[in-house]
Amino acid sequence: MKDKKLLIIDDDVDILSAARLFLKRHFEEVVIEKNPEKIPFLLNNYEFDLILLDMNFTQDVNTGREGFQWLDRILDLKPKSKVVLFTAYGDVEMAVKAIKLGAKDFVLKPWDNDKLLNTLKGALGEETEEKITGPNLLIGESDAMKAVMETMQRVAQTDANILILGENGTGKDLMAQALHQNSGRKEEPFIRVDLAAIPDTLVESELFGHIKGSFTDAREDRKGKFEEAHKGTLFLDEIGNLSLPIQSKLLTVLQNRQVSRVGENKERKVDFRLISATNSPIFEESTNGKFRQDLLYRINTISLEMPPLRERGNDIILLGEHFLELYAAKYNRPLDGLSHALKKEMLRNPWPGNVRELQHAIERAVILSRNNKLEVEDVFGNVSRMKASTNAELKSYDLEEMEKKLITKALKQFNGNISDAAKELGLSRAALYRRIEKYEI
Ligand SMILES: Nc1ncnc2c1ncn2[C@@H]1O[C@H](COP(=O)(O)OP(=O)(O)OP(=O)(O)O)[C@@H](O)[C@H]1O
Repeated sequence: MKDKKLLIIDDDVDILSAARLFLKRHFEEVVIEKNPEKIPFLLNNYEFDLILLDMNFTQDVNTGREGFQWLDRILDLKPKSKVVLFTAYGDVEMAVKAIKLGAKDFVLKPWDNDKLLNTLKGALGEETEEKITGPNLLIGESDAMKAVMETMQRVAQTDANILILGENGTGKDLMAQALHQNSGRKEEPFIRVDLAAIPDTLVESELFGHIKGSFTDAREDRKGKFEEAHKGTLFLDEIGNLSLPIQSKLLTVLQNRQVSRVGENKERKVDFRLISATNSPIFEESTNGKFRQDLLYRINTISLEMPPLRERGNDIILLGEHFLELYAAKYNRPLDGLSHALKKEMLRNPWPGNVRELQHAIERAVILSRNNKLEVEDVFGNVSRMKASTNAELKSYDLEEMEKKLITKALKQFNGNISDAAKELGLSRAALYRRIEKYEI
Protein backbone atom coordinates (compact mmCIF):
# COMPACT_ATOMS: atom_id res chain seq x y z
CA MET A 1 0.00 0.00 0.00
CA LYS A 2 3.12 2.13 0.07
CA ASP A 3 2.17 3.84 -3.17
CA LYS A 4 -1.44 4.52 -2.23
CA LYS A 5 -3.18 7.64 -1.03
CA LEU A 6 -5.73 7.44 1.73
CA LEU A 7 -8.33 9.97 2.80
CA ILE A 8 -9.83 9.72 6.28
CA ILE A 9 -12.95 11.66 7.20
CA ASP A 10 -14.10 11.72 10.79
CA ASP A 11 -15.33 14.56 12.96
CA ASP A 12 -13.36 13.33 15.94
CA VAL A 13 -9.92 14.88 15.79
CA ASP A 14 -8.42 12.34 18.15
CA ILE A 15 -9.55 9.50 15.96
CA LEU A 16 -8.12 11.27 12.94
CA SER A 17 -4.70 11.77 14.43
CA ALA A 18 -4.50 8.28 15.92
CA ALA A 19 -5.49 6.69 12.63
CA ARG A 20 -3.09 8.85 10.71
CA LEU A 21 -0.21 8.15 13.04
CA PHE A 22 -0.64 4.44 12.59
CA LEU A 23 -1.49 4.43 8.89
CA LYS A 24 1.08 6.84 7.54
CA ARG A 25 3.70 4.12 7.80
CA HIS A 26 1.68 2.02 5.43
CA PHE A 27 0.50 4.53 2.84
CA GLU A 28 2.31 6.95 0.62
CA GLU A 29 0.06 9.69 1.91
CA VAL A 30 -2.69 9.96 4.49
CA VAL A 31 -4.94 13.01 4.25
CA ILE A 32 -7.29 13.69 7.17
CA GLU A 33 -10.42 15.82 7.13
CA LYS A 34 -12.71 16.72 9.99
CA ASN A 35 -15.45 18.33 7.98
CA PRO A 36 -17.39 16.09 5.58
CA GLU A 37 -18.58 19.15 3.64
CA LYS A 38 -15.07 19.29 2.23
CA ILE A 39 -15.47 15.89 0.56
CA PRO A 40 -16.53 17.20 -2.87
CA PHE A 41 -13.65 19.66 -2.95
CA LEU A 42 -11.15 16.99 -1.97
CA LEU A 43 -12.44 14.47 -4.48
CA ASN A 44 -12.48 17.00 -7.27
CA ASN A 45 -8.95 18.13 -6.64
CA TYR A 46 -7.07 15.03 -5.57
CA GLU A 47 -6.97 11.35 -6.42
CA PHE A 48 -7.38 8.95 -3.52
CA ASP A 49 -6.96 5.21 -3.76
CA LEU A 50 -9.03 4.62 -0.67
CA ILE A 51 -11.40 6.55 1.58
CA LEU A 52 -12.05 5.76 5.20
CA LEU A 53 -15.35 7.38 6.13
CA ASP A 54 -16.97 7.74 9.52
CA MET A 55 -20.62 6.69 9.67
CA ASN A 56 -21.53 8.55 12.81
CA PHE A 57 -21.13 12.26 12.43
CA THR A 58 -22.32 14.02 15.57
CA GLN A 59 -25.58 15.21 14.07
CA ASP A 60 -26.76 11.72 13.44
CA VAL A 61 -24.84 9.59 15.84
CA ASN A 62 -27.34 6.80 15.99
CA THR A 63 -28.81 6.50 12.57
CA GLY A 64 -25.65 6.82 10.51
CA ARG A 65 -27.86 8.62 8.04
CA GLU A 66 -25.32 11.30 7.38
CA GLY A 67 -22.70 8.60 6.81
CA PHE A 68 -24.93 6.99 4.17
CA GLN A 69 -25.51 10.31 2.50
CA TRP A 70 -21.81 10.99 2.28
CA LEU A 71 -21.15 7.51 0.97
CA ASP A 72 -23.73 8.16 -1.70
CA ARG A 73 -22.25 11.49 -2.54
CA ILE A 74 -18.75 10.03 -2.86
CA LEU A 75 -19.96 7.31 -5.17
CA ASP A 76 -21.86 9.86 -7.24
CA LEU A 77 -18.81 12.04 -7.62
CA LYS A 78 -16.37 9.20 -8.21
CA PRO A 79 -18.21 5.94 -8.83
CA LYS A 80 -15.05 3.89 -8.67
CA SER A 81 -14.09 5.10 -5.19
CA LYS A 82 -13.17 2.49 -2.67
CA VAL A 83 -14.81 3.43 0.59
CA VAL A 84 -14.32 1.69 3.92
CA LEU A 85 -16.58 2.74 6.78
CA PHE A 86 -15.63 3.46 10.30
CA THR A 87 -18.43 2.59 12.62
CA ALA A 88 -19.06 2.31 16.34
CA TYR A 89 -19.78 -1.02 17.99
CA GLY A 90 -23.31 -2.16 17.50
CA ASP A 91 -23.68 -0.62 14.08
CA VAL A 92 -22.84 -3.74 12.21
CA GLU A 93 -26.24 -3.99 10.60
CA MET A 94 -25.88 -0.48 9.33
CA ALA A 95 -22.44 -1.22 8.01
CA VAL A 96 -23.74 -4.25 6.17
CA LYS A 97 -26.37 -2.05 4.60
CA ALA A 98 -23.62 0.37 3.60
CA ILE A 99 -21.76 -2.43 1.87
CA LYS A 100 -24.85 -3.19 -0.12
CA LEU A 101 -24.90 0.47 -1.09
CA GLY A 102 -21.38 0.27 -2.46
CA ALA A 103 -18.90 0.52 0.41
CA LYS A 104 -16.11 -2.02 0.26
CA ASP A 105 -15.95 -2.94 3.91
CA PHE A 106 -16.23 -1.60 7.42
CA VAL A 107 -14.07 -1.29 10.50
CA LEU A 108 -15.42 -1.21 14.02
CA LYS A 109 -14.35 1.53 16.43
CA PRO A 110 -12.32 1.29 18.57
CA TRP A 111 -10.24 -0.52 16.04
CA ASP A 112 -7.60 -3.18 16.25
CA ASN A 113 -4.59 -2.00 14.26
CA ASP A 114 -3.91 -5.29 12.49
CA LYS A 115 -7.51 -5.68 11.58
CA LEU A 116 -7.80 -2.15 10.30
CA LEU A 117 -4.78 -2.74 8.12
CA ASN A 118 -6.12 -6.04 6.81
CA THR A 119 -9.46 -4.51 5.98
CA LEU A 120 -7.86 -1.63 4.11
CA LYS A 121 -5.58 -4.02 2.26
CA GLY A 122 -8.56 -6.16 1.38
CA ALA A 123 -10.48 -3.16 0.08
CA LEU A 124 -7.56 -2.16 -2.11
CA GLY A 125 -6.75 -5.75 -2.93
CA GLU A 126 -9.80 -6.16 -5.11
CA GLU A 127 -8.18 -4.09 -7.77
CA THR A 128 -4.77 -5.73 -7.48
CA GLU A 129 -6.47 -9.07 -7.49
CA GLU A 130 -8.19 -8.35 -10.75
CA LYS A 131 -5.01 -7.04 -12.24
CA ILE A 132 -2.37 -9.33 -10.88
CA THR A 133 -3.47 -12.11 -8.65
CA GLY A 134 -7.06 -12.82 -9.65
CA PRO A 135 -7.80 -16.49 -9.98
CA ASN A 136 -8.43 -16.10 -13.68
CA LEU A 137 -4.98 -14.72 -13.92
CA LEU A 138 -3.21 -17.79 -12.72
CA ILE A 139 -1.65 -17.65 -16.13
CA GLY A 140 -0.73 -20.85 -17.92
CA GLU A 141 -1.85 -23.02 -20.77
CA SER A 142 0.62 -25.85 -20.46
CA ASP A 143 -0.72 -29.36 -19.85
CA ALA A 144 0.80 -29.37 -16.37
CA MET A 145 -0.97 -26.15 -15.47
CA LYS A 146 -4.26 -27.15 -17.07
CA ALA A 147 -4.30 -30.34 -15.04
CA VAL A 148 -3.80 -28.57 -11.73
CA MET A 149 -6.37 -25.89 -12.61
CA GLU A 150 -8.88 -28.54 -13.47
CA THR A 151 -8.39 -30.24 -10.09
CA MET A 152 -8.71 -26.84 -8.44
CA GLN A 153 -12.09 -26.27 -10.10
CA ARG A 154 -13.31 -29.67 -9.00
CA VAL A 155 -12.28 -29.43 -5.36
CA ALA A 156 -12.82 -25.72 -4.67
CA GLN A 157 -16.51 -26.12 -3.96
CA THR A 158 -15.98 -28.86 -1.39
CA ASP A 159 -14.90 -28.15 2.14
CA ALA A 160 -12.02 -30.60 1.87
CA ASN A 161 -8.72 -29.66 3.49
CA ILE A 162 -6.21 -28.97 0.76
CA LEU A 163 -2.47 -29.18 0.80
CA ILE A 164 -0.66 -27.25 -1.94
CA LEU A 165 2.82 -28.48 -2.73
CA GLY A 166 5.44 -26.93 -4.94
CA GLU A 167 8.79 -25.20 -5.09
CA ASN A 168 9.29 -21.57 -4.12
CA GLY A 169 7.54 -19.08 -6.34
CA THR A 170 5.38 -21.56 -8.24
CA GLY A 171 2.12 -19.81 -7.36
CA LYS A 172 0.98 -21.70 -4.24
CA ASP A 173 -0.30 -18.52 -2.71
CA LEU A 174 -2.23 -17.62 -5.85
CA MET A 175 -3.65 -21.12 -5.98
CA ALA A 176 -4.91 -20.82 -2.39
CA GLN A 177 -6.67 -17.58 -3.35
CA ALA A 178 -8.13 -19.22 -6.42
CA LEU A 179 -9.53 -22.06 -4.31
CA HIS A 180 -11.15 -19.56 -1.98
CA GLN A 181 -12.54 -17.45 -4.83
CA ASN A 182 -14.07 -20.49 -6.45
CA SER A 183 -15.62 -21.76 -3.22
CA GLY A 184 -18.92 -21.02 -1.52
CA ARG A 185 -16.94 -19.09 1.07
CA LYS A 186 -15.68 -16.43 -1.32
CA GLU A 187 -17.65 -13.62 0.32
CA GLU A 188 -16.18 -14.52 3.70
CA PRO A 189 -12.64 -13.79 4.91
CA PHE A 190 -9.56 -15.32 3.38
CA ILE A 191 -6.95 -15.27 6.11
CA ARG A 192 -3.35 -16.02 5.22
CA VAL A 193 -0.77 -16.83 7.84
CA ASP A 194 2.83 -17.08 6.76
CA LEU A 195 4.24 -19.45 9.33
CA ALA A 196 7.79 -18.82 8.17
CA ALA A 197 7.47 -15.14 9.03
CA ILE A 198 6.19 -15.43 12.60
CA PRO A 199 8.68 -16.08 15.39
CA ASP A 200 8.05 -19.41 17.19
CA THR A 201 7.14 -17.68 20.41
CA LEU A 202 4.30 -15.78 18.77
CA VAL A 203 2.77 -18.48 16.59
CA GLU A 204 0.49 -19.79 19.27
CA SER A 205 -1.05 -16.44 20.11
CA GLU A 206 -1.30 -15.50 16.41
CA LEU A 207 -3.24 -18.63 15.60
CA PHE A 208 -5.27 -19.11 18.73
CA GLY A 209 -5.51 -15.54 20.06
CA HIS A 210 -5.00 -14.60 23.68
CA ILE A 211 -6.67 -12.84 26.53
CA LYS A 212 -5.36 -9.78 28.29
CA GLY A 213 -2.58 -10.51 30.74
CA SER A 214 -1.92 -14.05 29.52
CA PHE A 215 1.67 -12.98 28.84
CA THR A 216 3.66 -9.78 29.26
CA ASP A 217 2.79 -8.17 25.96
CA ALA A 218 -0.84 -9.23 25.96
CA ARG A 219 -2.31 -5.82 26.72
CA GLU A 220 -5.74 -6.66 25.46
CA ASP A 221 -7.84 -9.60 24.34
CA ARG A 222 -7.10 -10.62 20.80
CA LYS A 223 -8.70 -12.95 18.32
CA GLY A 224 -6.50 -15.51 16.67
CA LYS A 225 -6.43 -16.34 12.97
CA PHE A 226 -8.79 -19.30 13.36
CA GLU A 227 -11.43 -16.96 14.70
CA GLU A 228 -10.68 -14.34 12.06
CA ALA A 229 -11.19 -16.96 9.40
CA HIS A 230 -14.59 -17.93 10.82
CA LYS A 231 -16.94 -18.87 7.96
CA GLY A 232 -14.14 -18.31 5.48
CA THR A 233 -10.82 -19.89 4.55
CA LEU A 234 -7.67 -20.17 6.61
CA PHE A 235 -4.49 -20.45 4.55
CA LEU A 236 -1.48 -21.71 6.47
CA ASP A 237 1.53 -21.01 4.29
CA GLU A 238 4.80 -22.87 4.99
CA ILE A 239 3.06 -25.31 7.29
CA GLY A 240 6.25 -27.38 7.49
CA ASN A 241 7.53 -24.73 9.92
CA LEU A 242 5.06 -25.56 12.69
CA SER A 243 6.66 -26.81 15.89
CA LEU A 244 5.49 -30.16 17.26
CA PRO A 245 3.52 -28.68 20.19
CA ILE A 246 1.59 -26.36 17.85
CA GLN A 247 1.06 -29.24 15.45
CA SER A 248 -0.74 -31.14 18.15
CA LYS A 249 -2.86 -28.10 19.06
CA LEU A 250 -3.77 -27.66 15.40
CA LEU A 251 -4.77 -31.29 15.18
CA THR A 252 -7.11 -30.82 18.14
CA VAL A 253 -8.71 -27.77 16.51
CA LEU A 254 -9.23 -29.71 13.30
CA GLN A 255 -10.87 -32.54 15.21
CA ASN A 256 -13.10 -30.46 17.47
CA ARG A 257 -13.60 -27.30 15.40
CA GLN A 258 -13.17 -25.22 18.54
CA VAL A 259 -10.39 -22.97 19.77
CA SER A 260 -9.54 -21.50 23.12
CA ARG A 261 -7.47 -18.35 23.29
CA VAL A 262 -4.17 -18.51 25.15
CA GLY A 263 -4.87 -17.95 28.85
CA GLU A 264 -8.53 -18.84 28.58
CA ASN A 265 -10.51 -22.02 29.23
CA LYS A 266 -13.54 -21.13 27.17
CA GLU A 267 -13.91 -22.95 23.85
CA ARG A 268 -15.14 -21.00 20.83
CA LYS A 269 -16.65 -22.67 17.81
CA VAL A 270 -14.87 -21.99 14.55
CA ASP A 271 -15.99 -22.85 11.06
CA PHE A 272 -13.21 -22.56 8.52
CA ARG A 273 -11.87 -24.32 5.49
CA LEU A 274 -8.20 -25.15 5.76
CA ILE A 275 -5.73 -24.75 2.95
CA SER A 276 -2.07 -25.37 3.69
CA ALA A 277 1.03 -25.02 1.58
CA THR A 278 4.62 -26.06 1.84
CA ASN A 279 7.76 -26.32 -0.22
CA SER A 280 9.45 -28.63 2.25
CA PRO A 281 9.46 -32.41 1.76
CA ILE A 282 6.66 -32.85 4.24
CA PHE A 283 6.02 -36.54 3.56
CA GLU A 284 9.64 -37.31 4.30
CA GLU A 285 9.46 -35.16 7.40
CA SER A 286 6.47 -37.09 8.60
CA THR A 287 8.42 -40.33 8.51
CA ASN A 288 11.31 -38.98 10.54
CA GLY A 289 9.16 -37.40 13.24
CA LYS A 290 9.44 -33.72 12.29
CA PHE A 291 5.84 -33.52 11.16
CA ARG A 292 3.03 -35.51 12.76
CA GLN A 293 1.67 -38.15 10.42
CA ASP A 294 -1.85 -37.90 11.81
CA LEU A 295 -1.84 -34.14 11.15
CA LEU A 296 -0.48 -34.59 7.66
CA TYR A 297 -3.24 -37.06 6.98
CA ARG A 298 -5.83 -34.49 8.14
CA ILE A 299 -4.58 -31.46 6.25
CA ASN A 300 -4.04 -33.44 3.09
CA THR A 301 -7.48 -34.65 2.10
CA ILE A 302 -6.57 -33.46 -1.37
CA SER A 303 -3.16 -32.32 -2.51
CA LEU A 304 -2.40 -30.06 -5.43
CA GLU A 305 1.07 -29.88 -6.85
CA MET A 306 2.16 -26.66 -8.53
CA PRO A 307 4.46 -27.52 -11.43
CA PRO A 308 7.83 -25.76 -11.57
CA LEU A 309 8.25 -23.23 -14.35
CA ARG A 310 10.86 -25.34 -16.16
CA GLU A 311 8.19 -27.99 -16.74
CA ARG A 312 5.62 -25.57 -18.05
CA GLY A 313 6.91 -25.15 -21.60
CA ASN A 314 5.63 -22.07 -23.33
CA ASP A 315 3.93 -20.69 -20.19
CA ILE A 316 7.11 -18.80 -19.49
CA ILE A 317 6.52 -16.67 -22.55
CA LEU A 318 2.91 -15.95 -21.58
CA LEU A 319 4.02 -15.03 -18.08
CA GLY A 320 6.90 -12.94 -19.40
CA GLU A 321 4.55 -10.98 -21.65
CA HIS A 322 2.09 -10.54 -18.82
CA PHE A 323 4.74 -9.12 -16.47
CA LEU A 324 6.16 -6.97 -19.24
CA GLU A 325 2.79 -5.35 -19.79
CA LEU A 326 2.27 -4.88 -16.08
CA TYR A 327 5.61 -3.25 -15.39
CA ALA A 328 5.76 -1.25 -18.61
CA ALA A 329 2.53 0.40 -17.43
CA LYS A 330 3.76 0.79 -13.86
CA TYR A 331 7.05 2.41 -14.83
CA ASN A 332 5.66 4.14 -17.86
CA ARG A 333 8.09 2.52 -20.31
CA PRO A 334 7.20 2.32 -23.99
CA LEU A 335 7.85 -1.40 -24.48
CA ASP A 336 5.95 -3.61 -26.82
CA GLY A 337 7.21 -7.15 -26.33
CA LEU A 338 9.95 -9.67 -25.78
CA SER A 339 12.51 -10.06 -28.56
CA HIS A 340 12.71 -13.40 -30.34
CA ALA A 341 16.20 -14.09 -28.99
CA LEU A 342 15.04 -13.33 -25.47
CA LYS A 343 12.15 -15.77 -25.73
CA LYS A 344 14.58 -18.49 -26.77
CA GLU A 345 16.87 -17.70 -23.88
CA MET A 346 14.00 -17.65 -21.40
CA LEU A 347 12.94 -21.11 -22.49
CA ARG A 348 16.48 -22.40 -21.94
CA ASN A 349 16.92 -20.98 -18.46
CA PRO A 350 16.20 -23.32 -15.50
CA TRP A 351 14.46 -20.65 -13.33
CA PRO A 352 15.09 -22.13 -9.91
CA GLY A 353 13.05 -19.31 -8.35
CA ASN A 354 10.16 -20.03 -10.71
CA VAL A 355 7.48 -17.43 -11.49
CA ARG A 356 8.63 -15.07 -8.76
CA GLU A 357 12.14 -15.05 -10.17
CA LEU A 358 10.81 -14.42 -13.66
CA GLN A 359 8.59 -11.63 -12.40
CA HIS A 360 11.47 -9.83 -10.71
CA ALA A 361 13.79 -10.37 -13.67
CA ILE A 362 11.23 -8.79 -15.99
CA GLU A 363 10.58 -5.93 -13.61
CA ARG A 364 14.27 -5.12 -13.46
CA ALA A 365 14.64 -5.50 -17.21
CA VAL A 366 11.73 -3.14 -17.88
CA ILE A 367 13.36 -0.48 -15.74
CA LEU A 368 16.75 -0.88 -17.40
CA SER A 369 15.72 -1.38 -21.00
CA ARG A 370 16.54 1.14 -23.69
CA ASN A 371 14.81 -0.38 -26.70
CA ASN A 372 11.21 -0.92 -27.60
CA LYS A 373 11.51 -4.65 -27.11
CA LEU A 374 13.06 -6.43 -24.14
CA GLU A 375 16.37 -7.95 -25.17
CA VAL A 376 18.42 -10.88 -23.84
CA GLU A 377 20.88 -8.62 -22.06
CA ASP A 378 18.11 -6.69 -20.29
CA VAL A 379 17.03 -9.87 -18.57
CA PHE A 380 20.24 -11.90 -18.41
CA GLY A 381 22.78 -9.10 -18.56
CA ASN A 382 23.77 -9.19 -14.95
CA VAL A 383 23.93 -12.90 -14.30
CA SER A 384 26.39 -12.68 -11.45
CA ARG A 385 24.11 -10.47 -9.43
CA MET A 386 21.15 -12.72 -10.09
CA LYS A 387 23.07 -15.71 -8.86
CA ALA A 388 24.29 -13.91 -5.81
CA SER A 389 20.86 -13.21 -4.40
CA THR A 390 19.06 -16.15 -2.87
CA ASN A 391 16.71 -17.81 -5.21
CA ALA A 392 17.91 -15.26 -7.73
CA GLU A 393 15.30 -13.08 -6.14
CA LEU A 394 15.44 -9.38 -6.73
CA LYS A 395 15.66 -7.66 -3.39
CA SER A 396 13.85 -4.41 -2.90
CA TYR A 397 17.12 -2.55 -2.43
CA ASP A 398 18.11 -3.56 -5.93
CA LEU A 399 14.97 -1.94 -7.18
CA GLU A 400 15.61 1.15 -5.14
CA GLU A 401 19.10 1.30 -6.52
CA MET A 402 17.69 1.16 -10.01
CA GLU A 403 15.10 3.76 -9.29
CA LYS A 404 17.81 6.03 -7.96
CA LYS A 405 19.85 5.54 -11.13
CA LEU A 406 16.86 6.20 -13.30
CA ILE A 407 16.07 9.42 -11.48
CA THR A 408 19.67 10.61 -11.54
CA LYS A 409 19.78 9.94 -15.27
CA ALA A 410 16.58 11.84 -15.93
CA LEU A 411 17.71 14.81 -13.85
CA LYS A 412 20.96 14.95 -15.75
CA GLN A 413 19.18 14.68 -19.06
CA PHE A 414 16.96 17.66 -18.22
CA ASN A 415 19.64 19.68 -16.45
CA GLY A 416 17.93 19.36 -13.12
CA ASN A 417 14.55 20.56 -14.37
CA ILE A 418 12.13 18.82 -12.00
CA SER A 419 9.02 19.17 -14.13
CA ASP A 420 10.64 17.71 -17.24
CA ALA A 421 12.35 14.91 -15.33
CA ALA A 422 9.13 14.05 -13.52
CA LYS A 423 7.27 13.91 -16.82
CA GLU A 424 9.87 11.63 -18.35
CA LEU A 425 9.72 9.34 -15.32
CA GLY A 426 5.95 9.30 -15.20
CA LEU A 427 5.93 10.74 -11.68
CA SER A 428 4.27 13.78 -10.18
CA ARG A 429 6.61 16.57 -9.15
CA ALA A 430 5.86 15.88 -5.50
CA ALA A 431 6.61 12.19 -5.92
CA LEU A 432 9.88 13.03 -7.62
CA TYR A 433 10.85 15.44 -4.83
CA ARG A 434 10.10 12.78 -2.26
CA ARG A 435 12.36 10.34 -4.03
CA ILE A 436 15.15 12.86 -4.42
CA GLU A 437 15.01 13.37 -0.70
CA LYS A 438 14.82 9.66 0.02
CA TYR A 439 17.80 8.79 -2.14
CA GLU A 440 19.68 11.92 -1.18
CA ILE A 441 20.32 12.74 -4.82
N1 LIG B 1 0.46 -18.75 -12.86
C1 LIG B 1 0.75 -17.50 -12.48
N2 LIG B 1 0.25 -16.46 -13.17
C2 LIG B 1 0.55 -15.19 -12.82
N3 LIG B 1 1.34 -14.87 -11.81
C3 LIG B 1 1.88 -15.86 -11.09
C4 LIG B 1 1.60 -17.23 -11.39
N4 LIG B 1 2.24 -17.99 -10.49
C5 LIG B 1 2.90 -17.16 -9.68
N5 LIG B 1 2.68 -15.88 -10.02
C6 LIG B 1 3.26 -14.69 -9.37
O1 LIG B 1 4.55 -15.07 -8.89
C7 LIG B 1 4.76 -14.59 -7.57
C8 LIG B 1 4.98 -15.77 -6.64
O2 LIG B 1 3.78 -16.51 -6.51
P1 LIG B 1 3.28 -17.09 -5.12
O3 LIG B 1 3.59 -16.14 -4.00
O4 LIG B 1 1.88 -17.51 -5.29
O5 LIG B 1 4.26 -18.35 -5.01
P2 LIG B 1 4.47 -19.37 -3.81
O6 LIG B 1 4.58 -20.71 -4.42
O7 LIG B 1 3.42 -19.15 -2.77
O8 LIG B 1 5.88 -18.91 -3.27
P3 LIG B 1 6.60 -19.29 -1.86
O9 LIG B 1 6.69 -20.75 -1.75
O10 LIG B 1 7.94 -18.63 -2.00
O11 LIG B 1 5.72 -18.65 -0.81
C9 LIG B 1 3.54 -13.77 -7.21
O12 LIG B 1 3.83 -12.43 -7.44
C10 LIG B 1 2.48 -14.26 -8.14
O13 LIG B 1 1.56 -13.24 -8.43
